[in-house]
Amino acid sequence: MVHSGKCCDIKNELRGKVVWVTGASSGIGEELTYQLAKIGALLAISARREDELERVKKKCLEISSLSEKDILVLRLDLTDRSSHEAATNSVLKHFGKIDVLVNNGGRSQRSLFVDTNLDVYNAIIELNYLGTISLTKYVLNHMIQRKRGKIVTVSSVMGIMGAPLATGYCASKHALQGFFNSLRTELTDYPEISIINICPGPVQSKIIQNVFTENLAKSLENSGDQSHKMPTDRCARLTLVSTANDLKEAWISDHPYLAVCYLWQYAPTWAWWLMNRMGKRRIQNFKSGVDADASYTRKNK
Ligand SMILES: NC(=O)c1ccc[n+]([C@@H]2O[C@H](COP(=O)([O-])OP(=O)(O)OC[C@H]3O[C@@H](n4cnc5c(N)ncnc54)[C@H](O)[C@@H]3O)[C@@H](O)[C@H]2O)c1
Repeated sequence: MVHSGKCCDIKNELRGKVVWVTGASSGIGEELTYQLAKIGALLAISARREDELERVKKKCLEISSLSEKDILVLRLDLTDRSSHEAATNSVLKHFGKIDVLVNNGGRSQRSLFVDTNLDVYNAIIELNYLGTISLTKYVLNHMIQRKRGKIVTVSSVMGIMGAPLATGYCASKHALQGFFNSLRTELTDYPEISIINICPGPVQSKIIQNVFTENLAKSLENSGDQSHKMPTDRCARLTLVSTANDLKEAWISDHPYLAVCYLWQYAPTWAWWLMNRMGKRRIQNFKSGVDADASYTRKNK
């Protein structure tokens, strides 16, 4: 984590703030929404399925002291870029401001490049990269007018390292890293606007059920057991700590992925050597029907 200065309490920092979370209907975004509700943030929650968002809202109202008007359900398709300005205006009309945008919605990939149709690469970039920066553009205009705000983007350790079965996903997350690290340098006149990149390793969520495969029409037959991954609530909690403290980049991961991140950053030759071994295993795991990251040591049954 890159940080200087004193540590802020997430409740003090985020209570009463207007936070817009994309991809709030499942996984990390859903859990972030619950934790934000509990600390008293005002919420705009977005994804494509309104009924799922209503379910999330209902639970927020049960577990927090927020009231009906404190949570705005806003259907949003990140790939429908022509709708992003109106969506931003809807949040502003409801709450009058946006303090924090959490760019969380996205999809991963499980397929080898040699097998994968180029349409899949187009779709991944449209969603994870262009959809994210499109929404950011409208929200940032508002933050620049106010001279304050936080843009939190859920990137990935795959935005730092490379891995087999995820060439398009890694490319989209590297694109986000490059984009937001550059955007930050364009905002030096706005010291109260923070650009925060969150890089989780494997986390329990619906990401594997929802992955892109080698063609757009095909979904993954068997997502495998996900219990070895970081619990969703831990990832969400550390994301909020990073947000409250304006960390420029946070790696939120268990080993061995965290160790690989460090190697990739500081000793890439070793990282490439290690990834050649882990990567082979990743492909074997995937082909044998267990989660690609199920284990890099044990033999598959
Ligand atoms: N779970 C992991 O292991 C992991 C690791 C690193 C990064 N991430 C990132 O975390 C973020 C959240 O993923 P998750 O793990 O919670 O997966 P998930 O599949 O459980 O949730 C993804 C969310 O994105 C939404 N979404 C998908 N396509 C959308 C679209 N076109 N428009 C609007 N919303 C859309 C889904 O509806 C859902 O709410 C993603 O950006 C993902 O890349 C996840």
